Order: sequence, then structure tokens, then C-alpha cells
Amino acid sequence: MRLRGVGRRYGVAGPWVLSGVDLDLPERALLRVHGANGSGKSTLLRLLAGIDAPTTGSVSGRPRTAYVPERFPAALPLTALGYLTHMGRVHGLRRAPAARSAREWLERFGAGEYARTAMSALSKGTSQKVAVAQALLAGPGLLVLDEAWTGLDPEARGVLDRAVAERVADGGTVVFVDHDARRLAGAQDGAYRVADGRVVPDPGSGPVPGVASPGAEAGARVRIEVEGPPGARPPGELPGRPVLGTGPDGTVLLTAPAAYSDALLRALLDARPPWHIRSVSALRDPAYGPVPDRAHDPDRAHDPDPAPGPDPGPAPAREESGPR
Ligand SMILES: Nc1ncnc2c1ncn2[C@@H]1O[C@H](COP(=O)(O)OP(=O)(O)OP(=O)(O)O)[C@@H](O)[C@H]1O
Repeated sequence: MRLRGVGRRYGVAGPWVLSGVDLDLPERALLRVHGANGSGKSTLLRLLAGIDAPTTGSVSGRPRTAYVPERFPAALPLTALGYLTHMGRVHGLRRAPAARSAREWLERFGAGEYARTAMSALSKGTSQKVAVAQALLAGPGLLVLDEAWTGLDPEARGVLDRAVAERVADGGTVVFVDHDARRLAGAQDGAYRVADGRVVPDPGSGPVPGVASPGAEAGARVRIEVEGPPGARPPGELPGRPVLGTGPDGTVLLTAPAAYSDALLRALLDARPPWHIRSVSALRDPAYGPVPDRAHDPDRAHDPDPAPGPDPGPAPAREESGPR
């Protein structure tokens, strides 16, 4: 997808919020957008999502796109399931697959019991789960997330992290804004900074080491020990670009952002011939104590928070360390 000479201002004489923006969005990439308050991040995301049009310039080559807005219009005259099924149809699914996908995403976010609840009666957190589910349920080629983690409990934030990793592993592009600089910090492929109406690649982006904290999804990593056919190397282009190492008995160790653990496991199991998974371990700073048992479950590996709560504050830089 390409933006050429894109400018946006609100009103005929309003100041230019964005101007002269040239951008080529790569496929299979997780991209962060950051910048000061009011710099134009949401404006850029709306243009990328196609729900707003540039005042000048052109946008071309947009894949099928889904968008989670900063503010979700929750007071819709539909149940959660009805709304999601409708959105599945908007995204091109037939009725039965749309309803099935809607149910699956509600379950995945732990909101299955609210399927028949009116959207206007949902709590803020559940409403945000629906907002996120509507964007995920049809597997978009471009997923645009504007503060989509805000209002989600830690469990649901982990689900979203993994869903983002799955999208990228499947070849999609995910562009996100989040107030927490640690969000998916170890997993991103690049970043753009919005300032003074311009959008510039941030050379300090890409995987950001040492910025995670306990309880934050960002920066958490997983190590997977695998065994393949004798002498074989794991397939190239694995999700999360794992770092390869040698394990005991000739096994291979893959270390990757924890958000990618599900996608990585799936790719290894789907490989021909498939790889045998020996073990999966969460890696975290020894300063915060041993990895809890449940962190060995790949579904929970990046979510050590026991209960819903606000994002934890900044933590000291950490070094990676494993259980062995
Ligand atoms: N619909 C609109 N009508 C008029 N002005 C708007 C509109 N949307 C955004 N703006 C203005 O455009 C500028 C950029 O807003 P935008 O929301 O894109 O920035 P942002 O970087 O996402 O901000 P924040 O970090 O506070 O969410 C601001 O000055 C804002 O007031």
C-alpha cells in the first residue's frame, strides 16, 4: 500500500495536520506509529484504514482493511453477536462463517457469555473486546489499531498480542498506536514518527530490547526447543524471526517475542516434515523471581499478571535469561 503526497487538514482554512506524506507499507510487518499528543497519529491511522480521505495526495493498493478506532461507538442497537456477525458480513464473510467467527472471537476474548447482550449494555471492557473482535474476525490484510489495548484486561491484551502476531505471520500488515511504549516492543518490525505534519521512519525502531517490565506483554520472550529431521534447519521466514541456537542432544532452540509463540508453534507443526516440539519456556528477568508454572503454557507465556489492572509502570532495563 502506498501513500503519495498525502496531506490532511480539517476545514478549508484549518492548519495542515499532515502534509507531503510518502509511505510504502510493507506486507508481513508489525509497525508502530508514535508521536506527541495531537501530532496527527489518529489522523494518519484513519487515512490508512480508509475511513477518512486525504485532502491532497493519493492512497493506493489498500488490501482488505480492518480498523479499531480510538473511540468505539458502543451504543449500537444490536447484540454483541449480532453486531459481530454483521461486521463479518461487511468484511465479505457469508452469514454462517461470519456468525461462527464472531462466536469464536468472543470466546477467545473471554466474552462468550455476552453474545446475546445488547451492545449498549456492555461494560467498557467488554465493549472494547467487541471493538477488537470486529477487526480480527475476517483476517484482514491490513489491521489498523488505534489504542486498541486500552480498556482491555491483561488476559485480553495477551489475546490481542497473539492475534496481532498471527496476522503478521499470515502475511498481513498491522499498524498500531499505543500510549505504552513497551507494547509489542520486542516484536515490531519498524516504527514511524509523526511530527510537524510529517511521517518519518524511526531509525531507532525495530525490535526494542530492554524496555519490558514484568506483567507487560511487551518484551516478554519465549524459548522453544525443537527437534527436526537429522541435520535439518528450521524453515526460513518463521513468525517472529526467532533467534536460533543449539540445544542439548542436537535440538534447536528458537527464541522469539512471546506474542509470536502460538504462530511460531503452528508454523513448526505445519512444516513438512513437521518439527517436534520438545519444550516451551517463558523467559524473564531473574530479578522478578522464577517463571510461574503457568508461564510454560504457550497460551499464557506472556501474561504473568494474575488479575486485571492498569498497565504496570516503567521498569528497569532487563537482560534476557532462560530457565536453563
Ligand atoms: N475531526 C476533526 N476535526 C477537526 N480537527 C481535528 C479532527 N480530528 C483531529 N483534529 C485535529 O488534528 C490534530 C491531530 O489530531 P489527532 O487526533 O490525529 O492527533 P493524535 O496524535 O492522534 O493525538 P492524541 O495523541 O492526543 O490522540 C489535532 O490538532 C486535532 O485537534
